[in-house]
Amino acid sequence: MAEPKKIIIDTDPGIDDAMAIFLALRSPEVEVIGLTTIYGNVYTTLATRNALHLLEIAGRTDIPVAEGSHVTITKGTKLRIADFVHGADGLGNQNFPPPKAKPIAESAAAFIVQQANLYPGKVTVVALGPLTNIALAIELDPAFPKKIGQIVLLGGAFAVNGNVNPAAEANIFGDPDAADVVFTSGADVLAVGINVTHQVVLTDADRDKLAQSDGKFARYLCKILEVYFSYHHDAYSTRGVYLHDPTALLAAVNPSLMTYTEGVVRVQTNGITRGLTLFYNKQKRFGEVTEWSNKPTVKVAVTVGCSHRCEIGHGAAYGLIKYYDWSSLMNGEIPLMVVSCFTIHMNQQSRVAAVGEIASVQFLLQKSTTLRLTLEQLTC
Ligand SMILES: O=c1[nH]cnc2c1ncn2[C@@H]1O[C@H](CO)[C@@H](O)[C@H]1O
Repeated sequence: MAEPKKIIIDTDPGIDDAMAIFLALRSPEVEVIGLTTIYGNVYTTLATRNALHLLEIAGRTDIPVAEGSHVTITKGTKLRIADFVHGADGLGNQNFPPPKAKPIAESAAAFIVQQANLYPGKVTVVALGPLTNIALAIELDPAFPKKIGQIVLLGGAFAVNGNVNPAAEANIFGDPDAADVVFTSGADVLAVGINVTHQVVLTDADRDKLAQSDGKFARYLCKILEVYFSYHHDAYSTRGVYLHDPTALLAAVNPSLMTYTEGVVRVQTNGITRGLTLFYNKQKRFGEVTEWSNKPTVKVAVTVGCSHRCEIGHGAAYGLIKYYDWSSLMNGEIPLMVVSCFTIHMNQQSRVAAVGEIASVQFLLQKSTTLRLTLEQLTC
């Protein structure tokens, strides 16, 4: 197997952050070389505490945690914190005991720059919160965009409504100025917006399956997921939750799981559409210079699944994909054609690297069947 991809997860844990972090720690394709923290779902101090706590739960206190910014890139202190989505403690109101470990001395931005210099072109930053730390890294070292391997970010609502308001998605809304810096930095940026993460749902039924597992992660996640489910039931009337952060993480693990388009993204930084991500597809040559002219392009995910080059079925099949039939979705239903929330390896070893460690062979067979069915649907 190829050398695992080095990733730094910039995170604001966060229930779906916890899932993404566990998923990363259970995926042999990636090596988590650090967590960096940011405000968003909780304030930064609590994000650091939760990051340390999650590593403790996973038995991975060897991984360093670097604390990130407490303010936006423009030094704004009026932050929008989504505790109504994740609970006051960010982890489903479980009031876990404080972690024993402490963050390292370096700031998140300094740590990210340092690692990019240590392994030029080899580090992927998976940014799961507002993009302040990444923009600060670019400020610290203008060569950073060319030294970082890739920035996979969860953010934006491309051609769909946001989740903060009709214009803006939460992570971009959290620091639109930082987001605009990152999108126009010239780094290899891959953005996964809620237009795609809303395709990936953990249903009530999936959670029931998770609850049957004795796995350490499964038991932990079932506890913290309660609050996240009730928020989604109330806010969206869905019988399940959106897996925003795990989906972005999977894009970093295996980009071939999604289909992308490429163009220039600018972010609206003020007014009623503050936080809006506007993608220019480069199809029209405008007669005048625009705010999108001569800016570097980025990759933007347009859907889970891909029509031709899908690696699913080559021995390692990645789950966590639920594929909506968009025509039925228009009727207000949520018809899930694909159900699999786990990274499933369909080789002889019957190994499951699962978010929730639902690792019985029986389950594996069941899921593989679903996945094969799904593949046909995805590739037709
Ligand atoms: O309705 C919401 N408001 C604010 N934040 C949200 C909402 N739903 C999910 N998230 C959080 O923001 C990111 C995706 O935009 C995810 O990290 C998710 O946990």
